[in-house]
Amino acid sequence: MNATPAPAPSGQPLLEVQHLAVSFTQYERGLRRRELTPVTDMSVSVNAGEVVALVGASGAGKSLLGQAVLGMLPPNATSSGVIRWQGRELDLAGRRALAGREVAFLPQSLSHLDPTATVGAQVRRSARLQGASRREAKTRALDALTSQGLDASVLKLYPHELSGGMGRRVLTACALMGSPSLVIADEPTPGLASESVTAVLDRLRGIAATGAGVLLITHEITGALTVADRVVVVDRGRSLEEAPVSAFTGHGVALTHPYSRQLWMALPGNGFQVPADHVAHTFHVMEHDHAHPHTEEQPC
Ligand SMILES: Nc1ncnc2c1ncn2[C@@H]1O[C@H](COP(=O)(O)OP(=O)(O)OP(=O)(O)O)[C@@H](O)[C@H]1O
Ligand code: NI
Repeated sequence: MNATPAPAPSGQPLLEVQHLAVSFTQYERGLRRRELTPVTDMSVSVNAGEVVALVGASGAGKSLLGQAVLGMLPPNATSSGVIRWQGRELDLAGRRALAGREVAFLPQSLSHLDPTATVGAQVRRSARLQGASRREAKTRALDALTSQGLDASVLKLYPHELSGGMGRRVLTACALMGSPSLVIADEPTPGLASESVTAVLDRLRGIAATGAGVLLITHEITGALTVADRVVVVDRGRSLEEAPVSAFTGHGVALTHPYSRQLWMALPGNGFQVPADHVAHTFHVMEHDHAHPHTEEQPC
């Protein structure tokens, strides 16, 4: 199942994130300034041809990492650390230029759909970002929707007219059209039936098999282990350990960080050995919305 990663053409990882930190400035009543730093030190790299899973509890800062890579952090956020694409360090403009072109982003939240534009307009916009002509964009939009099991009738619908499942399919259609070098999939399987989860994960594995890199952001460690080559465990804003999938076996003795072992042993198949500390209350599923600014320059 875990294909040997093909080396990147340049011999460099496709994506390298080193020591990322993300802070927010908030103003409380009386205009008191408060600084929050939910991401303090996260590092991850993805090579061509491999699936890397970024796993950790809700609120650990996984989505913020994905957003930072694509220059999509909220306006009140500041970040530090180094983000390299094929060995080249990227500034904010460089990160934004990746989105929807070389890097496909499958966002966690349906709020990434533009509420003011029809599905057709949004999927065509994604196709245009990838260089399709106006005419080609029409065909490619319909093809992408069809590949997600949707038909031409959704083209005229607005996001509020879609069910949750349809919305996810539209996001997937936008993200996975074209042939991106890297796919960042942020919780692509929430609330899906198990056969649909398998289909989505198989699709990501298939994308890696074509030579692209995949960063799978998830708290579903069991699913991640079925498709990933490597797993990066994060907790409260830090990456703690990078381990091959083979380390997640038995009692997890091959895992070096106690938290990774706790995550592994807390899975149902491993007897729910939930330790007394924070895993029990932090490792839960939480639906939330990530606010997201829409611009003409960004896909769905
Ligand atoms: N716009 C924001 N303003 C202030 N704090 C924020 C903002 N967005 C995120 N945060 C903080 O950053 C933390 C990490 O958020 P993030 O969405 O990256 O977590 P996550 O690991 O993706 O969690 P989940 O599994 O629930 O999606 C949140 O708990 C929240 O406290
Ligand atoms: Ni998230």
